[in-house]
Amino acid sequence: MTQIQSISPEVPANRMPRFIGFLYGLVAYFAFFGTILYAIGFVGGYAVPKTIDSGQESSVTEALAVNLLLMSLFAVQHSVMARKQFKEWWTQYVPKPVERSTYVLFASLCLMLLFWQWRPMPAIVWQISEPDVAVTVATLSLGGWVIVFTSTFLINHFELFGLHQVTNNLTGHEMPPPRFRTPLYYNFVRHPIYLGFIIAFWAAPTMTVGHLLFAAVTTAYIFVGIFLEEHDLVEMFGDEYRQYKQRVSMLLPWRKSA
Ligand SMILES: C[S@@+](CC[C@H](N)C(=O)[O-])C[C@H]1O[C@@H](n2cnc3c(N)ncnc32)[C@H](O)[C@@H]1O
Repeated sequence: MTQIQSISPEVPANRMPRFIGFLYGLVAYFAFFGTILYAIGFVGGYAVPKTIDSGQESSVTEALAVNLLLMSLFAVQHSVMARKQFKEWWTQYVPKPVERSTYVLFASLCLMLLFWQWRPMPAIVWQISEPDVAVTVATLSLGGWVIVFTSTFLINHFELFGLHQVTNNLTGHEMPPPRFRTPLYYNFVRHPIYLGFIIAFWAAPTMTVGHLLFAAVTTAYIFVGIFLEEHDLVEMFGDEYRQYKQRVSMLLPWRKSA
């Protein structure tokens, strides 16, 4: 008893908020994991109740307006909340260890809203009638998702989705400084996660107008995201990242871009 009191009077008082932070991080992590799994079915058009080509019918104008709004909401949330200046501002209100989990939770909520409110635009742009080719294209799309998932583990899955931060906080460890990594795919392209998304979204055996809109807007957004992310990466890692940019291409493994 005497021993416990002599360690530090702050420890018991800190334990509960740390544990709550950890639980919050778990909730955010599983919310995101569920959302991204749902996204596979949503985009691919299988296994989930509401896909990119199903749901409430509406006029083309309404569908276009609603869908663009939903994608813009996600884009703004994702870009603004990821910036250093924003993080510095809002960590005055949100505890630092749960900052990433909160970002992840907000991203999931934006995606859930998008899946729920997405208006189908069912006119067909292309349809592959040859069954073998259609299966190959659908498999390619799944391959894109595999690249996305494996890449997150290559650079640090648990840190990207906030679990590392809340676990370290729970156990009283400091977060290590960010490390520049170039494992496996990162030797061929600088942005394998984004490349995986592009493959997953465009490799569609049946491409509807709605799906095409989704693929085109998300691809455009990925380029904006890369621009912002690389600006931060150069700031963080300096010449190491500048040299990496010269050595490794952005998205296409067979063509080196600056
Ligand atoms: C959603 S991930 C996307 C990573 C990468 N753009 C990709 O497509 O694989 C974004 C986070 O990864 C970090 N990041 C990007 N490239 C990295 C690298 N080579 N090493 C370490 N962190 C990296 C960024 O700082 C950012 O926090």
